[in-house]
Amino acid sequence: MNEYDMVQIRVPGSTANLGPGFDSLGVALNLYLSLEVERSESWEIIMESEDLNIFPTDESNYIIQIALQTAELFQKSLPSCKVRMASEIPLARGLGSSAAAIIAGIELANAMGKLGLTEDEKFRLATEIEGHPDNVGASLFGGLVIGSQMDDEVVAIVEHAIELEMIAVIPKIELLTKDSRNVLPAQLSYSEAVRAGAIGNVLVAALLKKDFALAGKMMQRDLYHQPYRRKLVPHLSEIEEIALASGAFGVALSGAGPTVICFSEKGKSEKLLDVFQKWDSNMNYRRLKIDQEGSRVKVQKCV
Ligand SMILES: Nc1ncnc2c1ncn2[C@@H]1O[C@H](COP(=O)(O)OP(=O)(O)OP(=O)(O)O)[C@@H](O)[C@H]1O
Ligand SMILES: N[C@@H](CCO)C(=O)O
Repeated sequence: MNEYDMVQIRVPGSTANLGPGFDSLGVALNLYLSLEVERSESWEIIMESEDLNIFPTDESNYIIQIALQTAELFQKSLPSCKVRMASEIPLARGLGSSAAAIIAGIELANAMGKLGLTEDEKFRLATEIEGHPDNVGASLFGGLVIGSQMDDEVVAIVEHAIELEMIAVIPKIELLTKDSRNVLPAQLSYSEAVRAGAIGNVLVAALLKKDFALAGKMMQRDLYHQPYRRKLVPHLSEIEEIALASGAFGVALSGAGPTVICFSEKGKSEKLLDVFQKWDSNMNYRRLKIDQEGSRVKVQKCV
């Protein structure tokens, strides 16, 4: 009987920015993009989640394109594969679906093309493709990621010792990152940049020291992106008010929006979810935890 390898790839979604950590902070979430990959005569993608049915089922699929480009970059060729794909990450809602897709493509190339990439190589490549390290860092490493990209140097600190709960308030409409980035100013004044940086510094320090009340206060003071994006997400102010009055310590636009993410300490999110469910039945709600594992690849021998 012939034995063959089945590669299972699981990549978490993420929330980026946490307010003032624009393009730098990411937190991995327990919402997953999953792939099962095996060699086949031609590329064939089988979608196992309804949301994914809008995407191509051949090698023009974004994830396969990322995989083929990755293999080419390292002068390797990829065998064609059959890929079963499922996702719990809502698309274009600010929960890192594109970053998870990029990491999945890189992991697919690494496993099927035997590239032997280091975590740093995967991170640098994913950051180059996505344009910023926040979501891809969280999807790759799990936990809280504090990253920076300058020219071709990408660095990150990863913290796995923070446990938080979150309620994601997810509108039914999509907001593409490129549209949400179009409303941002081309420049900030020197004094505003200094203030914005200081607020971000205090946010990171407060999170690492587990001073969550201070972290939440800093989330409200973001000067980088939320003031400009508020007009695209009119629900943000009301959600902030409700969440802060009902036990959340902080509220932020998740990535580029439109999802709003409400942070609470461990064991305190159930009440928050109750309050929201009574508030607006037109939103979707997810009670989430931090994924501490990041992207995971398993090879299974099949007969
Ligand atoms: N599983 C997937 N397969 C193919 N393409 C995908 C997949 N997941 C995401 N994408 C692509 O990424 C796009 C969404 O990316 P976008 O950056 O706008 O939002 P997001 O990543 O969900 O949110 P954010 O970047 O704010 O966290 C989709 O419209 C699609 O083009
Ligand atoms: N930092 C990015 C995350 C979404 O890709 C943004 O806010 O535009």
